[in-house]
This record gives sequence, C-alpha cells and structure tokens, in this order.
Amino acid sequence: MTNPRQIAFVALRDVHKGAYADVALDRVLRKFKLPDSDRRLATELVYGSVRRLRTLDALIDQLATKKSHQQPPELRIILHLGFYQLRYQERIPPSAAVNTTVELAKANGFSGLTGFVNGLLRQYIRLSEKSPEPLKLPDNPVERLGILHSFPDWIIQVWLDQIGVAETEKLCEWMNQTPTIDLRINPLRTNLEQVATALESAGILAQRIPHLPQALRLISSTGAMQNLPGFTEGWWVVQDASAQLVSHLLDPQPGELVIDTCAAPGGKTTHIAELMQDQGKIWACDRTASRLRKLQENSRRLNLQSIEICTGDSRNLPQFYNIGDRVLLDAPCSGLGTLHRHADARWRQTPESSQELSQLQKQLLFHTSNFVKNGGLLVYATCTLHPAENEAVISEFLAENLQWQIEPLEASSPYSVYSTPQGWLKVWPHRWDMDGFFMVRLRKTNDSE
Ligand SMILES: C[S@@+](CC[C@H](N)C(=O)[O-])C[C@H]1O[C@@H](n2cnc3c(N)ncnc32)[C@H](O)[C@@H]1O
Repeated sequence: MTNPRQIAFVALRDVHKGAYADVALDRVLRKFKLPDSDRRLATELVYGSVRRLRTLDALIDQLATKKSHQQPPELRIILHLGFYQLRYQERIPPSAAVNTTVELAKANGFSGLTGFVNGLLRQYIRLSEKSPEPLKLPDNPVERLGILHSFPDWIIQVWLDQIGVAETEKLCEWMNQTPTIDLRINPLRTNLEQVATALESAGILAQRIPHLPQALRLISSTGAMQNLPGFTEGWWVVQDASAQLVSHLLDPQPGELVIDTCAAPGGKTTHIAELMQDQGKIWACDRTASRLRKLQENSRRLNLQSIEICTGDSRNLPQFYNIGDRVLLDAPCSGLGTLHRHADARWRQTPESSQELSQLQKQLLFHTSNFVKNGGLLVYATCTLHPAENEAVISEFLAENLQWQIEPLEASSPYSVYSTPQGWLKVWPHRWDMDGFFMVRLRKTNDSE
C-alpha cells in the first residue's frame, strides 16, 4: 500500500477505535515505506482530520441527510478526509480532493455510495464559491468557536472566562497551527552562535527567542532531529521556549541540592543541571520508570553528572523532608497549553479528568513542599491553561500553609514580562508565540519569621 490517503484512512480507523493518533500513524508508516512527500501528506491528513474533527462532523451534519454519528464509521472517516482537503489544504486542487475521496470510498467497500460522496463534497465546493464561510454557525459564542475551530465547548468556556471572546478566538487559531521546534543549547558544551552556524551549514535556519539566553527556534523543516548537527555531541535538546522559562524561574545555583519531583523525561532536570554548572546534586523523581530511562539517556547525551534518579510516587518520599534548597514540581496536567502538539489531546481531556488532576496536583504540592528547607524555594508549574489546576491549587495551598508565600520576580528580571499582578507567570500562547504555561515561585519563610 503506497497511497497516502489510504494510509491516512487506515491510521484514522485505529484512532476512531481509541488509539493515540501518533501511535496509530507511526504503526502504519513503519509498515509501508513511503516517499517523503507522501509521508508528509499522510501525516497532515491524519493529524488534521483528528484536530478538526468537530468542524468536519459539523459539515457532514449540515450537508448530509444523516448526521455524522449516524453514518457508517468508515464512511465518516472518508468524508472527514475529503472535507479536510477541501477546507484546509489549499495546495490540493478541489477536483483532486473530490476524485481521490471517491476512489477511497470505492476501495474501502463503499462503491454504492460514491455518488453520495461526490455530491456532498461538490455541494461544499459550490457553497464555498458563494460564501467565504459555508459552515452555518450558531450565535452562542462558545458553540460558535467550538464548531468553527474544532474544540469541545468546555475548553472554550474555560478560556473565554479568562480572556474573553476575541482573545479566545486568537488562541484557538494559534492551537490549530503546526507546532514550532525550539532547541535549548547546552552552555556546558557549546554556545548559541556555534549551534546556529552548524545548523545553517546543514541548511536549517534558526532564530533567537527574546529573553531566553539558551533558546533557538528552528524556522525551516528539519527531518529527523537525531541527524541535526550537535545531537550526538550533546549540544542541545528540544525544549519549547516556555518550558525553558520554568528553570530560569527556579534559578538554581551551583552546589545546591535541588529536588525535581515530577522529572521525566528530564527536559527541566537537565536544564537545572546546566544552570548549576553541573555542580551540586539534583534528585530526579518520577513514578514512571520508562520515562526515567529517557531522562537518563538525555542526561548521558548532554554529559551531565549531577543528576540522581529516584523512582517512586512523589506524594510519599519522606527521605527528602527539609533537605532541598530548591524544589521543582512540574505537575502532571491536562495540557491545555500544548494542544497544538497532540492532535487528539483536546478530545481526550474532560472536565472530570481536569478535576481529578487538580486533586493529584494538590496532593503533590502539599507533600513536596515538605522537601524544602526553611528559607528555600519551590516552583510549581503546569503546561495547562485551566485555573482549577493552577491558580486554585496555589490559593488553596497558601491558605493552609501560612509559612509559604509567593515570591514574585524582580521587576528587573527579563522574565518579568510574563508576570501577573498576583505574582505568578502565565504564558498565553497567542500573546507570546510559545506553549501555554503557568508557573509560580513560592518561598518557605523561616519558622521564626
Ligand atoms: C509534566 S510531566 C514532567 C515533565 C518533565 N518535568 C520535563 O520537563 O521533562 C509530569 C510527570 O509527572 C509524573 N508523575 C505523575 N504523577 C506522579 C507522582 N504521583 N509521583 C511522581 N511522578 C508523577 C509523570 O510520570 C510525568 O513524567
């Protein structure tokens, strides 16, 4: 099988049965060797159809007599692929999108329905010639944004409550873009200029990111990251700009003892080690052994010596009580700040899963705060944009732990541009063009204070 649309169809069939989009796609791409351009098309069609699921279903609902969920499941996938190409793939001519979708229907047991597929897609083309937006949209802003940009209502509501309709729309558009790749340069092995020059000689352009001393954003496509210059030498790791901010907020110093309580796969642990000149000790704790193995691989590649591993549940590690100069809690979260990186994530999270995560986050924060010495610091961070997992966790913790207070960034800090009046940092992706993040620095005052 070498037809990229058929490959996309096979992967999507698995996704609709519950598989993760990246896993399903990887499985089918491994099985059938495709030229690069077909591989890219299959990838775009799978991720795009998953991401735009709600919008594509709305088109079926509007144009067909039977609603999307009443269609045979495989025909629904074929229609998604057709509408996706017509609506979002400008470089595919509409006639090619229609013809290939009709062929796909034929090849997959729907020969009797090719007229229906053809008619539906052509109806969409006719409507788009008459109006820039052929989709009928409700007036209610939550549903309107949800259908137009393909998000569940509850996520739209969470954002709308914080930033209003106009900004939520910008955020939705941002989250539907292809994600960028940022590198964090390892200053113990190289510097920004050397990496930028090496990348340029491999034909890859990179640009600096304001305020972040170790960050480079790749602005041309890369192929496999392991083949880029400097990978084996440990010159860099892939880490989004906003994730890099977290370790700067922690501001670890050489010789200190730092406990990273949810550390795997180690993006921030290795950054902390670099900022400490690899002097001192960092305990990297996580309950998932397989992810900790990745951390060890990363730390070996970057040639870092100061990291020690602890496999276990960070809600129960009394051996660390009162020994940490600094503690990082980069908590498991609903990931609403990184939805652009995982096409299916918006459909996997629910209000209930976010609620459960907020309970876990509170338990982790209440326990790991005991790891900090008097006078020490704890940074709490998540890559979500849900107040129940961020502001509410911190407010509840501070209300019950009077020895703790928020330590805002100094006004002179380059990172203070992300600060809020409450003292925490909140990165809204559409404002700063980086993943969504929440982070706050808390200080444990001395008992006597
Ligand atoms: C957001 S990820 C951490 C990312 C990591 N800090 C980095 O920068 O690469 C959250 C991590 O928390 C871990 N985790 C979840 N619950 C945990 C618990 N109760 N104790 C320890 N680790 C936990 C997960 O295995 C996952 O690796």
